[in-house]
Amino acid sequence: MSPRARRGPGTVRVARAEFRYLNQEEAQVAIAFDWVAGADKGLGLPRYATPGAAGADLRANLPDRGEIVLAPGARVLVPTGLRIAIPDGFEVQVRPRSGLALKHGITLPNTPGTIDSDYRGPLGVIVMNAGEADFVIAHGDRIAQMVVAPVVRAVFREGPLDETARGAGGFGSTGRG
Ligand SMILES: O=c1ccn([C@H]2C[C@H](O)[C@@H](COP(=O)(O)OP(=O)(O)OP(=O)(O)O)O2)c(=O)[nH]1
Repeated sequence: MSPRARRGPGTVRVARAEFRYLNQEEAQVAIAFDWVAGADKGLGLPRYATPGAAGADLRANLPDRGEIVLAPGARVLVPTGLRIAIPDGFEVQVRPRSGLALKHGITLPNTPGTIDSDYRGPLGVIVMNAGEADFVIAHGDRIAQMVVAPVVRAVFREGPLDETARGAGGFGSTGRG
């Protein structure tokens, strides 16, 4: 049955991905979280800040409930206190927050960080200070955002490459402007 033909709540498999249908209009991917031992559960699960937000904010969940002072140029793995189970056929991308990037030069050196659907370890965020001043990450701060995305897996083969008009042209071959 196609997703559109479905009327009530339930689940349907589309290719390799399982969607949970809450109603006819709204399809959502169900993602399970669990807490790392000792994590502060009071910080809650990631949340979408607005109805149209693509990313849900991830918070620093620091074992000592303290803070991290990140010097200019330094980077650190910030724990979120979360473990995650992403359905087969999806990934989670961990991305910087634009406000922190603009105001403080805070970025993620591996952006977008890739969370694999079969990963069950602690979810961490690699935060880098590309600004000029120390940056303080306090327990509970929203340090990054996670975006759920579908994954297309390919079959790789060795074989002849088809011809194209572009051919080997690249790296600015079409000029500027
Ligand atoms: O920002 C990130 C990036 C990755 N991971 C976790 C989830 C991911 O599934 C796993 C492996 O990530 P990746 O494949 O990018 O790392 P790798 O350096 O290739 O290591 P591995 O050999 O373990 O795959 O690490 C995070 O918690 N945060």
